[in-house]
Amino acid sequence: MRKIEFLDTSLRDGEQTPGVNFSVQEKIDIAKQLEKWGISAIEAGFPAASPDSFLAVSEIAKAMTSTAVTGLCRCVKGDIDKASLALKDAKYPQVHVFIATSPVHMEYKLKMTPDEVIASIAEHVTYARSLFEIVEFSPEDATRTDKDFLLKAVQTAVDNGATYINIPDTVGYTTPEEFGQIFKFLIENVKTDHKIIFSPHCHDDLGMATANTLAAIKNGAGRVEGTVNGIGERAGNVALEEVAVALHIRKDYYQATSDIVLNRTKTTADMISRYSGLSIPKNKAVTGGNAFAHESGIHQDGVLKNPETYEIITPELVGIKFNSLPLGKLSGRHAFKEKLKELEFEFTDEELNQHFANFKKLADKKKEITDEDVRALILGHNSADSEITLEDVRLSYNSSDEQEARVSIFNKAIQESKEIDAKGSGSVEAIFNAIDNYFDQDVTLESYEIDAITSGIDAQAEVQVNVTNPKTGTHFSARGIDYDVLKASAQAYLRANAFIKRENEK
Ligand SMILES: CC(=O)SCCNC(=O)CCNC(=O)[C@H](O)C(C)(C)COP(=O)(O)OP(=O)(O)OC[C@H]1O[C@@H](n2cnc3c(N)ncnc32)[C@H](O)[C@@H]1OP(=O)(O)O
Ligand SMILES: CC(C)C(=O)C(=O)O
Repeated sequence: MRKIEFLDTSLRDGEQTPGVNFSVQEKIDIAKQLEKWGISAIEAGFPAASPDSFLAVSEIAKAMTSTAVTGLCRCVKGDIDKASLALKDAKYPQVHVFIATSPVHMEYKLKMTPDEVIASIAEHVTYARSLFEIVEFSPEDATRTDKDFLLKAVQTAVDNGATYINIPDTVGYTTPEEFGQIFKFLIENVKTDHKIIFSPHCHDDLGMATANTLAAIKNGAGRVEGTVNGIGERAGNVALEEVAVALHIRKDYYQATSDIVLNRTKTTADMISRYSGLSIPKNKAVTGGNAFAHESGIHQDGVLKNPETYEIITPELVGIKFNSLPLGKLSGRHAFKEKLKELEFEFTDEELNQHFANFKKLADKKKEITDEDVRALILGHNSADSEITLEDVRLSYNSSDEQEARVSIFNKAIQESKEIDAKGSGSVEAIFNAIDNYFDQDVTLESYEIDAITSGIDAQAEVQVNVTNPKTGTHFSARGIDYDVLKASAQAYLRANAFIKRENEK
């Protein structure tokens, strides 16, 4: 069996999702979880993109103990210098250099001839290799690149010291058969005197990212690149959890394994969902809420007789446990702590106390606290970036067509609690008006969605808001989770406003 390495780019390509902006602290939390999940290399950002990107890469470089850390660079010496500086404290540093090789990108975007692109690859891979032991090279838009030119570009990178060759399907254009053939062709034809590992980097524009990635593995790729939950530019990147589980379930076919700790998948997916503000679709493969639900009679009958009739993946495989330790309002701190450990959450004593207090409040309202409730409780109340937090929301009904909201907000930096009143034609509008008054900044609300996370009449509510910063045009999504739908709405809108405030202050 071959061992396939996993490179996670949730913090770089994943952050290119419209609306997703991780704070530096959130990125560090995610990187630590990715290390526990078994990721072998983390693309922590694009160090030359901004001071925050640089800071995140350098902090993650310091924090990782067993996982390699890399940063993306154009074929620009300044980008590679920044990466070298940001990664100087990494135990296992790598660098990722890219340039586009397709006719449309070379002519219109780069305004370079094919010969100039080849010269740039030689110059910048050599330069990267003078600063890093391990250099990855990507011919951007490889799948729309002439095959012989692609080979020439890759050969140039290899001749100048690249050890990882990443083949990006930048616009999600390829098909499994075609992509597999590209890997076969390159692996058979690239001449090298050192070991080269090839990897796919797939986007999901035509819904084929997972199939394309697996086709690359079948044809010799030794590493895969992707993101958790498939977040990323446009339709997103390949979802790594789908690749890891497919390799596990179909090892008979792929003859390959990975170091991914599969039963930490759910926790990892939840963390990305929480910090990106993007919920996991119910019908998503591997981690979706319906992934293990059987609705129709014939399926239920089959599963009752033998789960293998309709279940190829068990929930336990990906870390979904069905309440091995039930919690309720009489549960104590020890049981709660044990449950958090079981669900792979780690908190300081102070954070634990806060979550325990929230748990007790929820347990007073809800008969049974399921694992999903605990996850939702943590998702709803824990934000790595909680400088400004919601304390309370109260509503009074002035008349049949006007509501009044009183929202209490706490600012940790200045240790100040403020109450703001506002009116609106509905409860949510009154709450949002109060939050607008607090922040005193322009925000465009693009969408507002409510969902029930847990089941039953006493389910917790999840609210997602998408907003735009009119000053910069940047989109942000944020979520709020609470037993009370109005509090969940207030949390989500407050977090979205806090993002915009942070962006405007930069
Ligand atoms: C497919 C991908 O995911 S690629 C990665 C995408 N990620 C990002 O873009 C990260 C965020 N980007 C940024 O912060 C900025 O674009 C920066 C800091 C990288 C560059 O900013 P600027 O210098 O203002 O340039 P701008 O973004 O306007 O244009 C990009 C320039 O880089 C050039 N370029 C693009 N890719 C490459 C490359 N791989 N190698 C060399 N030059 C490149 C473009 O041709 C353009 O050059 P020009 O200014 O001579 O026309
Ligand atoms: C820079 C490369 C790897 C990329 O992100 C892409 O082409 O999608």
